[in-house]
Amino acid sequence: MIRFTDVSKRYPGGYEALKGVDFHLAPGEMAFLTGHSGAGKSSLLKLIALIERASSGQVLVGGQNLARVKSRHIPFHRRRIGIIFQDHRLLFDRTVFDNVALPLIISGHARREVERRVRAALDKVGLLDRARSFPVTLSGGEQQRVGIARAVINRPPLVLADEPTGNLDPELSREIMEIFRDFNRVGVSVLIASHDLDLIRQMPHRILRLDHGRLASDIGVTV
Ligand SMILES: Nc1ncnc2c1ncn2[C@@H]1O[C@H](COP(=O)(O)OP(=O)(O)OP(=O)(O)O)[C@@H](O)[C@H]1O
Repeated sequence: MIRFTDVSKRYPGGYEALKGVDFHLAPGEMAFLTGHSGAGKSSLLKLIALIERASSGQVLVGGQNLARVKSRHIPFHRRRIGIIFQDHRLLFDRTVFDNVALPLIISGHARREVERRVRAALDKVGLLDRARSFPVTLSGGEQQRVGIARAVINRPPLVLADEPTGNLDPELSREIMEIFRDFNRVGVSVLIASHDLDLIRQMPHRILRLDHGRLASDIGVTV
């Protein structure tokens, strides 16, 4: 699903955020990406989503060499990826339903299909009864779940999450991780950047650790 071959990322100004990174995430695999602040976790996810481009090396996503994706085709690339940020980026002047529906409306789905899929996605994250609420009336954990529902509404084969539990207490963090595991159980590939080692060590998934831009360790499935 994702293959990095000797990938480096140097930002304008010269800072090298990723250095010679090699790894492969198989279709249907779930893994965590960890490392100290500034280790390069977000940079790695940004390369996969084509928010940034690699300076050297090769990034393949779903068999496609991202160096060959033209700028005007980036939106199509992103539609195949569900991206979840720590600060969920919800629209606060729209209801929960409308926030989740947005990607479907943009891609031109019929109203009835939108209704059906939004309800299913909200049910999946346990928020069906909050569909008509505005995000400001929800807790941080609930807002994050709305962000997850929105990210997966297009049924992407790959989900990327950047510190999805950053502001949440341990109990809520575990609940969020369980939602990702549920997606993974139905075949979605999942890559989650997180510095919460206590939490991710409890999960039976591979852990990739970055250290100053290098892949320092890659610990496989333990269960
Ligand atoms: N657009 C940019 N321009 C220049 N340098 C950048 C840019 N984005 C990130 N960096 C630098 O690259 C390094 C890696 O940043 P990155 O955000 O990938 O790390 P991270 O592991 O996600 O950190 P954190 O856990 O703090 O979010 C940092 O030193 C950062 O300052």
